[in-house]
Amino acid sequence: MATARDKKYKRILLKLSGEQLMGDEGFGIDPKVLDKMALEIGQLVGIGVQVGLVIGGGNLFRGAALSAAGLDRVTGDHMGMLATVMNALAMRDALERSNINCSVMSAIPMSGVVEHYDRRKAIRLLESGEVVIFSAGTGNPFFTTDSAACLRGIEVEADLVLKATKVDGVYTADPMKDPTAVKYDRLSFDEVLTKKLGVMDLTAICLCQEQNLPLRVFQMDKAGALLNIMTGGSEGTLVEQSRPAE
Ligand SMILES: Nc1ncnc2c1ncn2[C@@H]1O[C@H](COP(=O)(O)OP(=O)(O)O)[C@@H](O)[C@H]1O
Ligand SMILES: O=c1ccn([C@@H]2O[C@H](COP(=O)(O)OP(=O)(O)O)[C@@H](O)[C@H]2O)c(=O)[nH]1
Repeated sequence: MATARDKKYKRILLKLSGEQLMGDEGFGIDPKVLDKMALEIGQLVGIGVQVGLVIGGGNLFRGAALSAAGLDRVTGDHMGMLATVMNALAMRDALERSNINCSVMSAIPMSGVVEHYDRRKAIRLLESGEVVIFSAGTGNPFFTTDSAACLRGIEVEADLVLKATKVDGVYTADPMKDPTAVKYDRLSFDEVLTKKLGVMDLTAICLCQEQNLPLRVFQMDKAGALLNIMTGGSEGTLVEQSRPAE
């Protein structure tokens, strides 16, 4: 069993997509999925890893999709950001039911519901062992929660950003569309940008590159994958400043 001595990272920022919360349903939140995630996150807390969380809102609303359906884009993005707050509340509930201390902060002030994002307070909470969920993305339209995850990861001085996704890493092409796509174990930020590998938006990649914050893309569905990464396992794909010679 992994112990605190085995952990390779002190503080991480984990990005979960909203779609992951809906399980097999087409929309909304599946409490069973939340409980499974809480269990995985609890394992990290158990070995003393400080966990910041950013959750997307794609299971409820996405600004671009609302805009394509005729809504004003900025209004749609505001709805998308509010959706991330709902997901954050549901995740806090699941974590607390598993006896994991958790706070939710929002980039958009929402007095009486969640506290406003405060970087110094977030760091203090992380240091005390609480999971901190950063909701409402960056607080600005035209951004994504992938960018919010990298931004908050940089701000709270995380050692690693983890993007949990449906596929088990970064491939030469979208593996959902191209069955011949080949998975990378490691990549440099430059390679992701020049090859336009679409697993994460480019703003997010640029932020991590500029601030030299490594990023790992992995499959959340795989039980134990998160804990394995924390103890040095090579799940998914690691993206960092330069790829060592193979
Ligand atoms: N080169 C690539 N490598 C891996 N995944 C890719 C790539 N290009 C596109 N994708 C797609 O990007 C998706 C991840 O992006 P995102 O929209 O954030 O989805 P998710 O909801 O899984 O987080 C993957 O599920 C995959 O289908
Ligand atoms: O900083 C941000 C983060 C998110 N969003 C909006 O919130 C939606 C949900 O976030 P995202 O699409 O990143 O969620 P995910 O795909 O990870 O579930 C986005 O589509 C945007 O409309 C935004 O406007 N600014």
